[in-house]
Amino acid sequence: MAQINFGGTVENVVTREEFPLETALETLKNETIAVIGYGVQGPGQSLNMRENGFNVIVGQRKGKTYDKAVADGWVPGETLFEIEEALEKGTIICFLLSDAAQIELWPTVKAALKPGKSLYFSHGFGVTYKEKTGIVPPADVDVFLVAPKGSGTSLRRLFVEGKGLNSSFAVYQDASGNARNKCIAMGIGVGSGYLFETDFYKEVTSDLTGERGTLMGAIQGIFAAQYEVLRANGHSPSEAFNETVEELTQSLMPLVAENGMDWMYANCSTTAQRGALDWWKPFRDATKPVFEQLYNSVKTQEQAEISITRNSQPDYREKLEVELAELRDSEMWQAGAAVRNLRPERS
Ligand SMILES: NC(=O)C1=CN([C@@H]2O[C@H](COP(=O)(O)OP(=O)(O)OC[C@H]3O[C@@H](n4cnc5c(N)ncnc54)[C@H](O)[C@@H]3O)[C@@H](O)[C@H]2O)C=CC1
Ligand SMILES: CC(=O)[C@](C)(O)C(=O)O
Ligand SMILES: [Mg+2]
Ligand SMILES: [Mg+2]
Repeated sequence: MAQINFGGTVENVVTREEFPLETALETLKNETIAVIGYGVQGPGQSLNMRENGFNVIVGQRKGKTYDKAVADGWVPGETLFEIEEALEKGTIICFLLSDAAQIELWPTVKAALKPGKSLYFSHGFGVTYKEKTGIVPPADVDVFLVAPKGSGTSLRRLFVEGKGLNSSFAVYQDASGNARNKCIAMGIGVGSGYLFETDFYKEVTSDLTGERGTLMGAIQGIFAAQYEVLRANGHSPSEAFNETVEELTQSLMPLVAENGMDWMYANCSTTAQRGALDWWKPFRDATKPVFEQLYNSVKTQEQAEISITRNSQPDYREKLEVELAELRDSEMWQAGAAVRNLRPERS
């Protein structure tokens, strides 16, 4: 395992150089990998593994998503099955239903987990919150996770482009004595660029914080706040949207991704640099208490509780659609749709 210095802290990282695809294929050559669920992670992981040469099948209940799997080349009765049949055939069970749905299906999955099989997650949720989920794996199976740090859509896109999203990995239970190798092999198989080590608790805690925070929740909140102030002061929607979102996603974030924040700053005007250097700390100080509140709410399992109860409601999908429509129909994101349509590559 490579020892990499991350800003002063040395951590274990697995790269594709030290654990090449051939090693991964050799490690899992006798396994049938059953991907249960074909939502967002299911397609990304199963298609990447299939193209990497692994023995993969998909288990998905009938309906629109099953049809999508057929359209993606999974063959009913050969590589695509009802969930129960895939659970029967699989030796590594990839539990890729939504975290709330995993609770409902757990008794079925548990019944199929014969000694020697492996249980694979892409989140520490089910096992960490076992008092709430009831997910307690039998002692004679390996249990591990590979959590791609990004949407399954990006996992797939980057793989197709010959790149790789990075993932964390963790072993929860090593019954076979080989769980760690299997876990890393899966991580390479699903198309990870590299893998960094964690445990189930840390994975779920950081993940829930990140998606509620800077990755999704906080970013929308900050966008909305700035957009509203610009609009209240007479700026047009196009100006407000461009100065709040479009410039960030199209111009500045790609520079941050390429070479860091300081480099992005260095490529902006001295006027911008002066202002950004003066203002980042007040923004940090204003939002830090909210992040502390958020982390605490994750730590006390309040966020897990909310997620389970809300996601388990029968009308959850309809309610979700209403909330997403509220974002979509807001002036800011309507302006965004118009701005996106004006991008030269779209016209
Ligand atoms: N969405 C993402 O890109 C990411 C997800 N993860 C984790 O990966 C796992 C899978 O998440 P997603 O791909 O987002 O799930 P999803 O919500 O997109 O997929 C759900 C799948 O489960 C099926 N399903 C839902 N309820 C069911 C039920 N009661 N019985 C049988 N099937 C049912 C659906 O048909 C669908 O195929 C979760 O643990 C999640 O936290 C991790 C990283 C990113
Ligand atoms: C894409 C990802 O990693 C998230 C945001 O944590 C998730 O979809 O749960
Ligand atoms: Mg995540
Ligand atoms: Mg997440």
